[in-house]
Amino acid sequence: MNTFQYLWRLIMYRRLRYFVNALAWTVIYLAPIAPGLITKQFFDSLTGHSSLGYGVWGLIALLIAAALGRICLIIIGFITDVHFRFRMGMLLRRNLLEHVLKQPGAQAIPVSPGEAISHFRDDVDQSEEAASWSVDVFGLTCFAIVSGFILIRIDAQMTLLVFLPIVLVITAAQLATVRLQKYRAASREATSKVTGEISEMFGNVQAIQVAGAEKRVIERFRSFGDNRRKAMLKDRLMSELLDSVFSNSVNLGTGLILLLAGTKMRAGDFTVGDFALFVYYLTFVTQFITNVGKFITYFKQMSVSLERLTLLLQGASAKVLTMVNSLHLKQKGKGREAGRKETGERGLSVVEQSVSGAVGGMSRVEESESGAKGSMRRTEQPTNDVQRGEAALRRLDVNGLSYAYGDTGRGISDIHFSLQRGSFTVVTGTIGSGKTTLVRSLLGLLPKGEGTIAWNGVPVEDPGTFFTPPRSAYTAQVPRLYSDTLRNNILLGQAEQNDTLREALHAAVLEYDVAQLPDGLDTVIGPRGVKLSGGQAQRTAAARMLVRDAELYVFDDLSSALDVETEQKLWERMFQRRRDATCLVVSHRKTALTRADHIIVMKDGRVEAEGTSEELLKRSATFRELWYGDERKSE
Ligand SMILES: Nc1ncnc2c1ncn2[C@@H]1O[C@H](COP(=O)(O)OP(=O)(O)OP(=O)(O)O)[C@@H](O)[C@H]1O
Repeated sequence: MNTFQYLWRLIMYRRLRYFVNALAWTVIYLAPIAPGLITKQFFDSLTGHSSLGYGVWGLIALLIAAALGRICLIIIGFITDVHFRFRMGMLLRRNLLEHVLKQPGAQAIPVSPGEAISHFRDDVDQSEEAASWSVDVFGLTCFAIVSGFILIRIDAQMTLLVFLPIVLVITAAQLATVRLQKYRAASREATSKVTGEISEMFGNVQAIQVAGAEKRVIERFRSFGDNRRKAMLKDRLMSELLDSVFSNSVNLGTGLILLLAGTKMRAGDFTVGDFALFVYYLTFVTQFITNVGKFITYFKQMSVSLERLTLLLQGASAKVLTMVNSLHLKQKGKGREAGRKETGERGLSVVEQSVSGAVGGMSRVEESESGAKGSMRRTEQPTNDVQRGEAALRRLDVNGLSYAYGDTGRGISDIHFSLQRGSFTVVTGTIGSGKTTLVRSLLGLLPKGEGTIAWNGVPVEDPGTFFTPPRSAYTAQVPRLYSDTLRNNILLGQAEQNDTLREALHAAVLEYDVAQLPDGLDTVIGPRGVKLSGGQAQRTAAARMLVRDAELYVFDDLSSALDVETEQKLWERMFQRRRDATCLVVSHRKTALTRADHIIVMKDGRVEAEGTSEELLKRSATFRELWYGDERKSE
């Protein structure tokens, strides 16, 4: 999709609003024609040349009326413009966010969160700007044609002599906007680097302090800030320079009119009113050229924005950005409060999907393109088929699962295994052997690689949407916690039912910790859960998983921050609660390995050996190393 098509699709999204906006602004830009003509009559009436019989006060009244009329029109124009712009921006942000949330959890955005925020904010604003200015260009062109026609009828030679040099000066200045565009792109880039760095710093305060890297981090931040300052300065200087050329060209034009009009007036071919009309229209003609230039600049910047926004789509078509979608601006039927509540809940279910890396989504309800008419389309209904018993896990088969990271080429290759209902399977192996990649590929948290996955013998086409509660729940190696209460971190928008939360806390061995917290479950745990210990954070993530009943539980190295006794309790309680739970657990700890029905030993992205711990102790050197290594650690 090229920039023009992008602009066109944005306009077409709300074509009626665009048309009304264009109409409003065309009238606004044409409006000065009238005061120009009244001004001419006013000055002509002073010298006795006026053909209208309104008198001076009549003409002043007309001028005031024209000014008031224009003010009203401008207010209407701003209202139509804001409505149109808002919808365009919302559509872009909505579609972008929806696309990001649908991406495999582990690779949802290809840039840092700060940079992604900068794309969401600045590049969408830039796109809005270009679409909005296209309206002005149309209105101003209409004004230029009508005023040009009037002026040429008064004095064609004068019109050409005055306006041609101005057109040339401004066009030359416009060419310089290529440079401005370059500076603007550089300043945008520098700004997104600064935003990205801020989010990285805030996200890693602890790591920075532990490494004593405060000074180095600040220096790095300062260098980004310096780059941004330089880029912004160039951008600003160039913008101001061009603006001054544009505004001074009016003075230049007035001077030219004065020079030429003097001679013509002496000869009686040119009235004072004609002079006033030329000067009056001059400002608007200059504005026309300036604004056309601005639009061209915005259009070029829109290309840069389109490129940057497409980057976030990670290979998907840019058409995703302008896909027709409802913005849910109107609440039907219910009162305003009820509507707000409803939106809030829907918001939470989206958040939940976004962290489906951690817990998976609830049933996903999407409004179809005809959403405006209220038809709803369900894309995922895991609850129903599990409740009907059709999706109760009997057996999960993984065949030839492979995934390679684009940049390093590392990952996993040709993995085969099966999980039986109620089994406890442990994936173990050396550091970097591919354990996390294996579970992420299985759960669709990484883009689809090779191989097949079958749930009760039925192939799973889209693991990302399939492996969600109540089919499967997952705890990542590094739990993602939010600056909210412990309760909200566990429930993530799910309604609190009977004893489920209490049971999940007990199963995750978290009940004692909750009792110690100042506000219990209502304690706010700080950004990324910094107010919790590593073990508490991991058990919170486990409780989050256990509060959603699932057929398959996947734990990625849950036990790394737990002591042996707590881990033991956790497994015991989990099986007390759900005897038939099927578990896939990444671990190198004996507590998990001794409990395992089946162990998969990974090495260099492949399965090196598998079997029970007794078998593997005899057969696998890697396994022995892990086993005795763990023993040494616990001594
Ligand atoms: N996002 C990524 N991009 C590129 N390469 C990656 C990425 N994540 C992991 N890798 C590489 O893939 C290989 C497997 O990594 P993975 O995280 O699956 O190992 P692991 O066995 O879970 O390690 P650990 O025990 O440290 O958690 C490693 O060589 C790692 O360097």
